[in-house]
Amino acid sequence: MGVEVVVDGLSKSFGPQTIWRDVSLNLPQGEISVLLGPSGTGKSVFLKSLVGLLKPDEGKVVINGTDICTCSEKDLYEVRKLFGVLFQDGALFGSMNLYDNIAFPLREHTRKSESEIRNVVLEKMEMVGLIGAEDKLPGEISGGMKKRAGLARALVLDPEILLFDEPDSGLDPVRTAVQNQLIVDLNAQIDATFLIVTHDINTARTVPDNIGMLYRRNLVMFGPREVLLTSDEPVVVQFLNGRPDGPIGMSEEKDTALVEAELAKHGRPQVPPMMPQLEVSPGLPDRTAVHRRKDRVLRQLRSMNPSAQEEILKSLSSDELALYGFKSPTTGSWPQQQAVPQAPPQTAPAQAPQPAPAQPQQAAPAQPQQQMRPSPHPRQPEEESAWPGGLQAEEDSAGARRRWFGRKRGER
Ligand SMILES: Nc1ncnc2c1ncn2[C@@H]1O[C@H](COP(=O)(O)OP(=O)(O)OP(=O)(O)O)[C@@H](O)[C@H]1O
Repeated sequence: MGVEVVVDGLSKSFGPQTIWRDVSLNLPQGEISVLLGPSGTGKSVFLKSLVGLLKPDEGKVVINGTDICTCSEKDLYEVRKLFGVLFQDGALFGSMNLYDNIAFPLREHTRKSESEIRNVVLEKMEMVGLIGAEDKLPGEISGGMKKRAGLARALVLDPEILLFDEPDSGLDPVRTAVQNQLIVDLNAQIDATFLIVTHDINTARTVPDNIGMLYRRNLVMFGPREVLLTSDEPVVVQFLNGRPDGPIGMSEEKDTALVEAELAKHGRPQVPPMMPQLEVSPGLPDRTAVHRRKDRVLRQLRSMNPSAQEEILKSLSSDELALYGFKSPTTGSWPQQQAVPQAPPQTAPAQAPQPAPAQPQQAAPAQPQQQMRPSPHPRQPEEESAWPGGLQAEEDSAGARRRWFGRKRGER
């Protein structure tokens, strides 16, 4: 199962150029998160910082209890083994065929025999739909195949965290859609924590469980897809809808007078309806992260905007609504006061409509503290296990805002 990545107060500059500052977010274990942002906002720098290829100036990146920003080289080497990275062009060795490219990390970093290596390589090539292309050289295949070969290579060491740097760059819309389905299917199969940097709006709307956005050297938001996709924050609406009018201009930040003139002419842009998230292909296992996420998101429901709450509640079956303490909808409308469950579902494991998530009593104590950003008022584990109402009901609004929208400058 994937591991959680906790990013706390991360800042990075190159000389006088601040790339981003005070970035805090948690990548929940096994979930798919997407990082968006205009060109040059430092998304690739962020990925490299997560894997320890770049050293941030301040802050922590904690993985399995190790802060990779301050740990020893030896510990960093161990933590890096948890990562698989898919670079934009697949980063394949041009002189090696696909089989040898994919086998490379196994030959370098393990003591597996050639027959064991063969089994792993063929298994991963099958997962990404490349069986039969073992002997091809990178120069003989399409960009999409190169990316899939890079993905197979990223998978051979069974990563618990998989980073994708613009996996859809240079792909046509159909291949992008096929690749998105592959990403969701892979997540179901390996249950690793995924972070995808992308510019593709369709990918952002349909693939992730969580979305974050970098803009003007800050993380403007990070949270469940429902929060970002229903947000009326101007930069988020503009970016997620690919609109020319809004605060983002050719050089990232537009002249304020121009933004105001656009607003006067077009009005505030409408937030379009949410697109459904891609489901796993038939015949594959369910994504267990979806079940874990349900518990996590429902605990935090109250800190979200009403539209996001509505979308989350709409995604629950009537069995789940009952299980989590909500009334079943009869009219299709969702009174907000129902958005707070009244009591923990004591009998959850036995009555769960789906296997993995429906164990709030078990799931909540597992890592509740780690799912949250550090709070000035940390709670004790025993308090947090009192799912579902207590956690959020007690949370101060500043804590809730920090969790979804990042910290304000200077705020700790
Ligand atoms: N090693 C480095 N040394 C100095 N500056 C760097 C280095 N790496 C990146 N930068 C600068 O950091 C900024 C952010 O770059 P980055 O590639 O992370 O942006 P991005 O958001 O991924 O952009 P895009 O969406 O266009 O790929 C750029 O101005 C870039 O020139």
